[in-house]
Amino acid sequence: MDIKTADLYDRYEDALRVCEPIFRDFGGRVRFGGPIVTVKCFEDNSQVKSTLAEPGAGRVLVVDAGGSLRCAMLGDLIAASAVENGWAGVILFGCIRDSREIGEMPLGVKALATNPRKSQRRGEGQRDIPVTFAGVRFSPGDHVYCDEDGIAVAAEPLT
Ligand SMILES: O=C([O-])CC(=O)C(=O)O
Repeated sequence: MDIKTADLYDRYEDALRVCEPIFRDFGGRVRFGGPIVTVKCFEDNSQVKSTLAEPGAGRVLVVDAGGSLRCAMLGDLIAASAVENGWAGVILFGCIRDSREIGEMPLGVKALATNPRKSQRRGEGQRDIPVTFAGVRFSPGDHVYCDEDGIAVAAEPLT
């Protein structure tokens, strides 16, 4: 994807929701985007792991992890499975770990911070529901656009 969010904003201001700038880039790809799939979970990454084990088909997984800074919801093994399965990226309202390895992967990863502590895996969490964080509502099937400047979300694909 080579669309700049600033250019998109100038063209489609009314159609775009723009996230508050609270994310850092951790993936080897900074410009990424696509249709979204959502997961809502808290300090339990079961749904993140199982979703990224499915075919991604260029989609972006949006994870509302409640903004927890206490543990990592994504590490190098799950990120590698996302790459292998064709996901374009992950937007995570929470933390990752194995940031050096993830930084070398052809995957977009925007998250809040890093934490070496892993999360629980008890099978908790919800999939395919609207989630809201960073001032933006993400609904399944929305399209997201990410680059060095931030994250923009639209109900339809934009060009
Ligand atoms: O397994 C986890 O919970 C997270 C992790 O470290 C990985 O994906 O490698």
